[in-house]
Amino acid sequence: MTHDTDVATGKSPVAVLGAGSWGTALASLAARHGHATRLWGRDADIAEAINRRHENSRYLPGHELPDNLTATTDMAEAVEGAGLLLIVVPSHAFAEVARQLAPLRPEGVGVAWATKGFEPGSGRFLHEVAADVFGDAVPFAVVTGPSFAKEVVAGLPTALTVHSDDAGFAQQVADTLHGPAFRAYTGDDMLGAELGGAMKNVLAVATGVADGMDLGLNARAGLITRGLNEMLRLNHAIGGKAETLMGLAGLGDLALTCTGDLSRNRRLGLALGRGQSIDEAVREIGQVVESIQTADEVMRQAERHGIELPISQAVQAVLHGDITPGEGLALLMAREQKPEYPHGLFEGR
Ligand SMILES: NC(=O)C1=CN([C@@H]2O[C@H](COP(=O)(O)OP(=O)(O)OC[C@H]3O[C@@H](n4cnc5c(N)ncnc54)[C@H](OP(=O)(O)O)[C@@H]3O)[C@@H](O)[C@H]2O)C=CC1
Ligand SMILES: O=C(CO)COP(=O)(O)O
Repeated sequence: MTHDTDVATGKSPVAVLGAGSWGTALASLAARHGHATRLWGRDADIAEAINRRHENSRYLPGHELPDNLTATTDMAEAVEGAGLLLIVVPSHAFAEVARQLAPLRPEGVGVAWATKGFEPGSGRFLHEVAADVFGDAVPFAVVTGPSFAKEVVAGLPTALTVHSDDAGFAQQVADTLHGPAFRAYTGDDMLGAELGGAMKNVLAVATGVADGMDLGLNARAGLITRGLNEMLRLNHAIGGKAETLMGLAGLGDLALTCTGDLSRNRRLGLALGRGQSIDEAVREIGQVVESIQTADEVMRQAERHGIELPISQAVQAVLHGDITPGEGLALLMAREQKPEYPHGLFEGR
């Protein structure tokens, strides 16, 4: 390996690619755990604010960042000597940033990402995009689970999970993030982990819409449970493990995002349910709202596997303006009556 190790701490530097709210929060976590951490972003003003004032004033205002976290707009500088590379840009920028990173990657160093979603347009899973860009021999890992950036940067207790085909690399990533206020678990199901992180964003829009329409707490709990069912069905079809979706990467993140008002996907749903336009809602949120593209890619996957996902489909139609939230509700309520599990818990259409 060609990465550096700090003689005093024995810890290697970490490079985080993506200086939005989640990239900054994860970089701050690694830095707090003793890793000299370099954050790459494309905005020079943000990099300067982090270096001079230890604050990402655009994405996480009011939170003081550690001194050993520095920022740069030069990706080569961020990556040089790093022992871990962590991509944290929105899914639409994942392939572009991975392609920029590939020629700069120090030899033998693995690539992890905390992006949630698919490659827009192709619907490819991000581990497929990564294998295409970096080659099959590079260790990959996905970092996912219920984790609002604002709570992590504030040091509030959080648990998430790191999935990889390479157990040693999953452990390295988990060790970097694990600390007094942060539990990092490991697993070996990248497929299920990526699916859970992507689908929960779409389902959070559904509960947001229902809450925005004041449909009550029964409706919210029904949507979360039947939403989990949609995740399990598609996961079974694509070959992910059911336990992944019953854990932090699935149920955990679904519960957080469907109920927590810090969620941007839930806030989009709330706005739509109250009659706001999608453009207005996205402008007010002012950050990435992954469900807008993910809904199409989830439905593309569902069609490919012949799986029915009524809630996700209704969200997609509302996001496209094909139906109103009220029409979406009417469609879901008018579906035929049937057994809760016609084909068992983890199967069926
Ligand atoms: N925020 C959270 O709590 C969590 C987020 N995530 C996931 O992390 C990912 C990133 O989200 P998050 O940080 O919250 O998003 P934000 O909206 O907070 O920030 C997005 C960041 O991505 C940068 N970016 C956008 N396009 C490009 C590009 N083409 N090249 C380089 N940088 C780009 C933006 O740069 P610029 O400012 O220049 O536009 C900005 O720094 C998403 O997939 C999200 O689902 C996962 C768990 C928690
Ligand atoms: O993924 C998240 C929490 O785990 C963040 O959710 P939002 O993107 O909806 O804000």
